[in-house]
Amino acid sequence: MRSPKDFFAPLAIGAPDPVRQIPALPSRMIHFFDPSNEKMAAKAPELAAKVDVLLGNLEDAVKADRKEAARAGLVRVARDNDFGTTQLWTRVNSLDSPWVLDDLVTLVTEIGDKLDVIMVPKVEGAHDIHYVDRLLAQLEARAGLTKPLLVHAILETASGVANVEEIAGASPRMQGISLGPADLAASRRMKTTRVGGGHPGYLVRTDPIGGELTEGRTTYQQDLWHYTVARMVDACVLHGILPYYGPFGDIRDVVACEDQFRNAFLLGCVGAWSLHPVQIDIARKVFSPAPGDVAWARKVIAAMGDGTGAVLIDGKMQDDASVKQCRVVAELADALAASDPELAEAYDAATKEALA
Ligand SMILES: CC(=O)SCCNC(=O)CCNC(=O)[C@H](O)C(C)(C)COP(=O)(O)OP(=O)(O)OC[C@H]1O[C@@H](n2cnc3c(N)ncnc32)[C@H](O)[C@@H]1OP(=O)(O)O
Ligand SMILES: CC(=O)C(=O)O
Ligand SMILES: [Mg+2]
Repeated sequence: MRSPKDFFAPLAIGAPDPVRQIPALPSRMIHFFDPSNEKMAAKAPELAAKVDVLLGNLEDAVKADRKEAARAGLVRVARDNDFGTTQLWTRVNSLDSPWVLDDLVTLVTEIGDKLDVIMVPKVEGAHDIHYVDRLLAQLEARAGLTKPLLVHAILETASGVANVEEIAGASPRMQGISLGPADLAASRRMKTTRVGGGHPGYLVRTDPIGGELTEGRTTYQQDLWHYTVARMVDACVLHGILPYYGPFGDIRDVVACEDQFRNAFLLGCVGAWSLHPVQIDIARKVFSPAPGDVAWARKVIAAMGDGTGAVLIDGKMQDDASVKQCRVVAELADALAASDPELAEAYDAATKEALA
């Protein structure tokens, strides 16, 4: 383990100083596109105007014989465009693959000044982050970069989940963690065949009444991902980084996608992945607090003054702990509204009504 005194020292001579705080920039949707697909890559500027994060994916979902084309496509997209406040991320190939070394060397050298975050798949423990951390520092120094690249880990192995706290705290570069339900299911030998979402067989059933075993017993489907998301959120908060739900593979089922995203939002996640344009607005809606909730939060904050003591508002007791929750919602709303005039207007209109 590195000494806390050395934690914020660059890992290579000439590399930029590590960041001391992870910027809480809007990242409600991390939109995946395949840079080897010329049609998709051509849409990058149009997509960038609609999303918080645009991510050029080089790993799974890119065919093995298109890996070089995807890497070169991402370099082209980054060089040919200025995406303004939209962040540009990439997901590189896994650390045991034949492509990852060239991914990192090429991307940092060619477009290191354009990239914000590098997503690393199948992270098993802190040792994987340490490897990437040092290599990035060497490449940044050689490329003369002045801003350090941040690292995002995908939680998609049983070992990664067991080590999630050490992964979250492995480097000052750690920006966040996403749940990777598809690979995680395979790694855990779960008997599912889906990319995220629930399963009708994972349920609880009400007790039998009067000895009747088969009739009148309601079942409730349970969330397969509750434990992992909750654990990931705690690990991220512990280390001051950001948690995300990952992909929802049933593109057609926009209703269940919204539910899965909302579960993650309510548990503390700041965003999710969008795999298809239809999921962009779902993520925007879910990961922006609802105007009614923002209005309520602002009303409680206004009524609570210095935030101590107890008051009754609309029949509900408020004290220090509830005002803290309200501040989380109100601060997120303010941060998102700062770059979204439509959202700002909706929040202000709902607040005016609530305070009238
Ligand atoms: C488990 C994991 O690792 S998840 C992460 C890895 N997976 C991915 O990144 C997948 C990303 N998404 C995709 O590749 C695609 O959405 C697919 C293959 C799932 C479906 O693509 P299609 O069969 O083309 O879907 P569909 O016909 O509905 O597409 C409609 C339009 O949206 C476009 N489109 C689809 N997905 C995307 C995307 N992610 N970004 C930009 N445009 C897209 C299509 O090119 C098509 O454009 P067109 O109307 O100009 O022809
Ligand atoms: C997100 C991802 O890579 C997975 O679910 O496997
Ligand atoms: Mg995966």
